[in-house]
Order: sequence, then structure tokens, then C-alpha cells
Amino acid sequence: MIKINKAACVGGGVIGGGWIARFLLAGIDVDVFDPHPEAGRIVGEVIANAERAYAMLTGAPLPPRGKLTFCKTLEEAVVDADWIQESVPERLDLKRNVLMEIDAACRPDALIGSSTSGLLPSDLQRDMQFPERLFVAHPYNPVYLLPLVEIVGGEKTSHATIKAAIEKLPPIGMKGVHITKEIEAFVGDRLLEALWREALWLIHDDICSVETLDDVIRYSFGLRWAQMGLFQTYRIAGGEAGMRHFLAQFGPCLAWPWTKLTDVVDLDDALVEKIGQQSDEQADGLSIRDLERIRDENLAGILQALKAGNGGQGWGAGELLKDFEHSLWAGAKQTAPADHAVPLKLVEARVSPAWVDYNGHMTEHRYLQVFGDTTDALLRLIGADLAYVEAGHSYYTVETHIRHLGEAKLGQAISSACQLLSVDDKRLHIFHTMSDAISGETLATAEQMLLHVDSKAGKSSPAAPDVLAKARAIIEAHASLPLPDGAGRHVGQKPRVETA
Ligand SMILES: NC(=O)C1=CN([C@@H]2O[C@H](COP(=O)(O)OP(=O)(O)OC[C@H]3O[C@@H](n4cnc5c(N)ncnc54)[C@H](O)[C@@H]3O)[C@@H](O)[C@H]2O)C=CC1
Ligand SMILES: C[N+](C)(C)CC(=O)CC(=O)[O-]
Repeated sequence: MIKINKAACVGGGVIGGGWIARFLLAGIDVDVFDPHPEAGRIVGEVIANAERAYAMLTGAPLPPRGKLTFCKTLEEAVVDADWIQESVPERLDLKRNVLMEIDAACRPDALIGSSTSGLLPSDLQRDMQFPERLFVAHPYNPVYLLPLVEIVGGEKTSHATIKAAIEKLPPIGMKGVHITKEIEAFVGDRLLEALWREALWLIHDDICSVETLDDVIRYSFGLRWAQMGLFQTYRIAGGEAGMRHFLAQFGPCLAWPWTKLTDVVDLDDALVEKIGQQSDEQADGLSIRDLERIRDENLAGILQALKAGNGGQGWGAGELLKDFEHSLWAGAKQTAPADHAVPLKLVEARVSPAWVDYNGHMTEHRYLQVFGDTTDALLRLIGADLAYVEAGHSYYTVETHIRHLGEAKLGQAISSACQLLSVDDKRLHIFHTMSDAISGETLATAEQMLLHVDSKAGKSSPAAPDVLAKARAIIEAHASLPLPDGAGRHVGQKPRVETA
């Protein structure tokens, strides 16, 4: 699979910022051109949101973040990029000019995607010298979490461009869907526009408020759509006879006066004010950034749930997330801490909202998750990585003892470090310490015993010599460290047997 090495984003607003975050968090360097005086701050806030969202979305090891560079000119930004994403405002004249500038300055083999929500690629590529490399790459907001990209070619777009564009999306966790006929607004925005038009009529005619309308969506079919879309949902709604019965029963309703879809509501001042006021009331003081964070938490939760769907194989966008995580594990390289003679700091994290329980601090199993991640990082460091596991060998944890010594609170930056206590052919005895990343206060410790296994044979076996050699090199470096406080401890209280 040919990955994107270097991306350029022209326009760094809502959508450009989302693309920038998507590329950076996939480990890709990004050069940005946006003349807005506050582009750096705006993009920085989107990236901060995206990092927070990824901490909730996945426990898989993300690659080191790509390098972000703001460029003074468009030419400078695109000159050595292999994927250029145009996300300037939705105006044909502006986009044509910007695309001509990109066309003149970029590499001949660069792919040029436009984020346009509805303009035809044939219109966009009209004035380009090399129009065969231009395509629509229409994403959904927030680009860093929603994986779909509608890929649409114009009359002059080459097949090779479309193929290459679709191939380059999975490594950044996205799914390209090729819309083979170019039409305005493609597929997604055609559907959204129909719903949006009808919604505006319902508010205009005082049938319901914006809040009631949103409730109708989010408590009902919105939940269904996230996992099965429209046709599969309606197939089920047809009962055992499926889609044909559904069409027979509900087809005639299409001719009834259920919708006003062909009419366009007049967005006059009164309607704009009415919607604006109701929307303000609905927000109840939450800022756009607050709402973005709530949205991201919810989306991460939905994607997580979909990953567990279909008997654990993943379903829809959850299956894509599962594949993306697999590729992250496969590509994960654990960089060795510079100093081996101290406990190895292997994990840095922030306590995410999904980790907090009714006591207002990190819930028990998340401590184990962080310690498990620390163990995984150690295993990668000594060569027991995904390739090793897929070849039929692994370490299984056979015992864990956790001590909770402090409270990890929402948003707190934490780190976890590992000290090796002993190593032999089959066993790894390790001790992790979780600390506040700033004060260094110890929050929890975990002592673990791991057993090396031949997972195909289903029994313990000696570890590979190179894995053992790396583990032994660390233990030699740790030999001068004192035994950590709490090592060898067990639950002190003697169990009492009540007698009648
Ligand atoms: N906002 C949304 O929900 C979605 C928008 N899109 C599409 O993405 C594109 C951008 O939309 P938004 O990000 O919402 O707009 P935006 O207004 O948030 O951002 C546009 C950015 O382009 C910059 N810009 C203006 N002229 C420029 C130039 N000559 N060179 C470089 N940068 C320039 C502006 O400073 C601004 O930061 C549009 O084509 C839109 O249809 C696609 C999917 C969803
Ligand atoms: C409103 N919009 C047309 C810009 C929306 C989109 O293009 C896609 C989305 O994210 O809803």
C-alpha cells in the first residue's frame, strides 16, 4: 500500500483544520497555507480537540505526530507534497484560481483533492494544466473522526488518480467511496440537503422547535443510521418478507403529501432570527468548542461500540476502526527511552471522560488498561510485537497486583514507567508505576508476571533468543535500581472465615 508521505492543506478552517489533524495524527507531515491572521490558533484548537478525541477513540499506539508547518505562500506549501487538499470557501471562482496555483506549483505526480461540498469536479478542473490529477475528496465534519470521503472524478480525471486516492485513505483511517457519476452535492449532501430543506419547513410552519426536531432525530432514526444506513434499516422494517414487502407497504405513501421537498423555504430575516434564537436556547450557554467536545466524545463512543459489533468483528465504521487499529499495531515501533538505567517511561496519557466513574476519578479497569498498555509497549520494545504474535508466539499475563495510591482525575496528564524485576526463558516479572506527569506523584503501581507461550500449541514455551537478549539487556541496566516500594506485596488483610 502506497502511503501519503507529505500532505499539504490549502485552507485551514473547519474542514482544512480537520484534514490537518487527520494527517498529523496518522504521522504525516503537513504544510499549510491559509492567509487568515489567526489560522495558527484555529488549527491548533482543532488539533487539540482531535488529540483529545483519539485518546478516547483508540488504545492502539499512534505513530509519532507529523510535523506541522505554516507556509507564507501557497507554492511553498504544496511544492513537495504528494497529497494536496484544497479546503477554501465554497466559491467556484476562488477554488478555480487556487487550484490553478496548486497545479502550477506542485509535483507532477501529486494528487489534488478538493473538499467541495457540491461543486462539480469538471467545473473545478476547467482551467488546470494537468486536470487528470484533480478529484473531489468530500469529507464530513469532524474530518479527524468521521472516516468517509466521497471520491468523485471530473471528465478529465484519470482512473489512476481515483484508484490512488482511494488506496491512500485506509492508512489514515478513512474510507474512500467512489461516486462514479458526477452530480452536484454527490450523494451525502444530496441526502442531507433533502432533510435540511424539510426541517426548515417544519420550523417555518411552527410544527416544532429546533430542539424537538433534533430530539426526533437523535432519539430515533439517527441512532439507526449510524450503524445500518437507510436501505438495510428499511429491509428489516419490512419484516420477514424484507425490502419487497417494505416497498409494497410504504411505496404508495410517497405519493401522499408527506413532504414539501420540491419547494425551497424563503430564509428571510424573520426565519433566520427564529432559528437563531431557538438554536441559542438549545445550546444553553455551551460554546461551539464545548459542543465540539461533547460531539467528539459521543462519536468516539459510537465508533467504539460499532467496533465491538457483529460478534466482535466490527460493523460499518467500527470494522474500519478495527482494521485501522490493526495497522497501527502492525506499524508500531516502540522507541527506546534514552536512559535504560531508570524505570522506562513507556506510556503518556490523559484521563479521558470515558475513564471517569461515579466517584469522579479514574475507574478501576482503566488503571489496568494503562498498565496493560505499558506492558504492550515493553513487549514491542523487546521485539514481541504484532508480527511476533501473528507468527504464533506471545506473552500472556498470568498475575497482576494493582495498588491504588492516589486519585487520577478527569483531564489529568499521567505517565507509566516499567522496571524489570526478573527475566528467564519463559517469564517476565515487571513492576509499573503510574504517576502524575507533572508533579511526579505516584498514583498507582502494578506488579505483573508474564508467561511466554506458543499460542498455537496452547502452552508455555521459551521466548525467542533475540527477545530474551533485549529483555536481559534491560534487566542488566535495571540491576542497580532498588526494589520498588510495594514489590512483592499482596492484599495484606488475612481472609477471615466466618463460622456459624
Ligand atoms: N463546514 C463543513 O461542514 C464542511 C465543509 N466542506 C467544504 O470544505 C471547504 C471549506 O469549508 P469550511 O472549512 O467550512 O470553511 P471555513 O470558512 O471554515 O474555512 C475556509 C478557510 O479557507 C481560508 N482561505 C480563504 N481563501 C484562501 C486562499 N486563497 N488560500 C488558502 N486559504 C484560504 C480561510 O482563511 C479559511 O480559514 C468548502 O468547500 C466546503 O464546502 C466539506 C464538508 C463539510
Ligand atoms: C453543510 N455542508 C454542506 C457543508 C455539509 C457537508 O458538506 C458535509 C457534512 O459534514 O455534513
